[in-house]
Amino acid sequence: MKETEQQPNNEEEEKMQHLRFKANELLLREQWEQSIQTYSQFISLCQTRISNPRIRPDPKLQKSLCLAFSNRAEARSKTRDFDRALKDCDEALRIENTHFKTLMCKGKILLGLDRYTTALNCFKIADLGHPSNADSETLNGYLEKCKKLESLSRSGGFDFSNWVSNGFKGKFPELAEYIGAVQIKKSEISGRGLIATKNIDVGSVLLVTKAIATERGILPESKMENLGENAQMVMWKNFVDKVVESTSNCERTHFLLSKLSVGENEEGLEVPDTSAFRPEVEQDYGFLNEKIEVGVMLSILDVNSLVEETFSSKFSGKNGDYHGVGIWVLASFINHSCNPNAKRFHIGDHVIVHASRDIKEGEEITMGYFDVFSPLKNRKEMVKNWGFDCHCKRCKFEDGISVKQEMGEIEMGYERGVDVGSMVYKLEESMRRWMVRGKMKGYLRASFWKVYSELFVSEKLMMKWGRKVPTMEIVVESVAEAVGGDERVLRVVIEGMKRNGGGGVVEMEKAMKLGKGVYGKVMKKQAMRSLLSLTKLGII
Ligand SMILES: C[S@@+](CC[C@H](N)C(=O)[O-])C[C@H]1O[C@@H](n2cnc3c(N)ncnc32)[C@H](O)[C@@H]1O
Repeated sequence: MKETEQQPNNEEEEKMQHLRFKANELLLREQWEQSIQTYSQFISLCQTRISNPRIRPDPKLQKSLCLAFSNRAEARSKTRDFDRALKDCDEALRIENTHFKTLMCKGKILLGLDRYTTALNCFKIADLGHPSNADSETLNGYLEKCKKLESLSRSGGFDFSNWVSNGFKGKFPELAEYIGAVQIKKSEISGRGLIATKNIDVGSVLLVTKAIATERGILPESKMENLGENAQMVMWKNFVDKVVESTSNCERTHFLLSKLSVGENEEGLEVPDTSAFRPEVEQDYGFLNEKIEVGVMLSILDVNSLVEETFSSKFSGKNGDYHGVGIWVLASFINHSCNPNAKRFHIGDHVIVHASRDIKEGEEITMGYFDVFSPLKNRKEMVKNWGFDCHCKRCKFEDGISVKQEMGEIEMGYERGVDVGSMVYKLEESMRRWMVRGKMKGYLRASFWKVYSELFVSEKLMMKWGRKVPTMEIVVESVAEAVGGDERVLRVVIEGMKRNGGGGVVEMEKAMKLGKGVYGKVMKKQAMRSLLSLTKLGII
């Protein structure tokens, strides 16, 4: 031994041993926070010892340090502190670059963060040198899952057929984050929006995004002692807490959330690079030290959170009292329009947005933030609740026409519930006189869809008015072209087919196309048929 070399003293040795045992025990008992603290103490002592040039390098100590980083990574991942967990994994791998346990831990964290390619690399390296006692079935499972999700996130080739054909029972279909032919750009409606980068067919998936946070629960309708309101407040508070936790634990989430609108002065907002929303893209978020202020955070959530619609909760077999709220960053760039071209539905924590009608390159992707199958007056009230004035084409057109006397009479009739046949007739006649053409007809028919649908499903009324008004097929086509697919329109079509003994091939093809607009073309024909029959039965 060199003269200058020191021997570690026994007291220090014992302290380190003790910390290591204690940390391991806490980890086994799933006391994550305490085990993180204890590993940190052990790591700090280890590092001091290793960095002391007067102590002989000890390979055993290096091994213990590697394991401590690895275990602390595991504990941190359990507390959802993914950034720091990944840093710990990297520290461990710096000491031993094929450390199996660390590679597995890192791979699982990356997979959870939807970084499939990097996760796959970890599992591949783990596979190369896995110890003989390792659980190779689990490892193979992860390898397969990463490969599948990576391919889905590249191709967008989602297929929910089996799940749909099984009546939405069993495990949710596997979903990967996906960005289709869309890009964030300046919007003509307001601020930034998502714009189509090529022509898109009805039903094509535009994006699949996992929520930053969601909160779900039962919200009773009861007005008694404000039960419903209180439950709503509790749900919102839990949701906000979850978002705050996610943003403080993850620099990326914090960065992405900070790009969202607070609903004011949108014209001056920066247009972020769409690729920043791809989980795989690595960025340096170090410069972003400033925390989002609480007030700003609340406004961001107010403006951008989405409520899971009833259709999705039925998908999950839940009843009408069941509600969910969440925030999906990329979907937050989609502006509202009363003539939307996209629809969303939720599966688990993912939102899937698809084209509800054909979309042209350069067209803005829009969704209905609320029910757009209602007259201008009702939509204006709903948009007021959202805190903005709607700048969409349909509102501009209907605003212009609302001054006509007949329009006022039709609206009054709608509110009073007068004979639906005469209302449809009056509207169609007025449109003819005003020379309303193309999509504009679809806009007005969608506004008064309720009366059109009542007329089309009533055999008695159709006997009286059938010859004086356009056919159901003509109306449906114009509505779907103008406002996109909708379950209610589909239901009327299916009712019609049922009355005609099931409809022919052409009718079925048309219903399938409408179905694609409503549910997306992520299903094989057979699964779409089962969906149509569930729609027919009013189950969804
Ligand atoms: C979820 S954000 C949509 C993206 C937003 N335009 C941006 O730049 O981040 C919702 C906000 O966009 C604006 N917005 C959305 N649809 C609109 C519309 N049809 N007319 C006017 N403003 C709209 C409103 O300010 C609304 O609060």
